[in-house]
Amino acid sequence: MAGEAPELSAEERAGRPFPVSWDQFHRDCRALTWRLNEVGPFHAVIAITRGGLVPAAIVARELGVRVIDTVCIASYDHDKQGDLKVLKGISEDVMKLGGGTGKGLLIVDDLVDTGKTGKLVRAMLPDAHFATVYAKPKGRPLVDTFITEVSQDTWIFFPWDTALSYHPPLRDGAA
Ligand SMILES: O=P(O)(O)OC[C@H]1O[C@H](OP(=O)(O)OP(=O)(O)O)[C@H](O)[C@@H]1O
Ligand SMILES: O=c1[nH]c(=O)c2nc[nH]c2[nH]1
Ligand SMILES: [Mg+2]
Repeated sequence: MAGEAPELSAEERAGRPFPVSWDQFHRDCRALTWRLNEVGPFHAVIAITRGGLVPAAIVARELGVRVIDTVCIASYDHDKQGDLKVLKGISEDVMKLGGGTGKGLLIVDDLVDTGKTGKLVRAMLPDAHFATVYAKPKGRPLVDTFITEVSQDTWIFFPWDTALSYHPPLRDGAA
């Protein structure tokens, strides 16, 4: 409509795109596990769903941990963050394994951005170790171990959220 601002693409709204392939993600998860192996052993892995499920599976496999729990939190509608909703908490069994405070437990997520999700889970398990594959500066202080830091204006595109598509040549104006 005349006078209205043009609609922005997801990439324009979210700043610089940082696409991650399955191969790259697997390599980064393995690198994360190398670091975690120095910190453990861990009684259980807790994945922050849904994004934490994929790294948690890889990390748990590499560390030989077979007790895996989830804490289910929703906040983003694509790149817009709303109120955080805890849809499922940590199970009683796993809480007991961590002595009620999370000692010896490993929390895994794909990334920290603003840190709001991580802060909420840390409050549930203050003594747990919190690991993410990627970290943006605002959330970084909350994480104990991560692999790659990206700038705050970067949007990470994960392989489970994306698909291969045609990209126009540079000479036709592609970025
Ligand atoms: O540091 P924050 O600003 O809180 O953002 C980080 C969280 O956002 C994403 O999850 P999302 O809420 O999009 O849900 P999903 O994992 O189900 O995709 C991501 O997987 C982290 O859990
Ligand atoms: O796919 C995603 N990429 C991101 O950079 C991000 N930040 C918060 N939530 C996110 N989800
Ligand atoms: Mg998530």
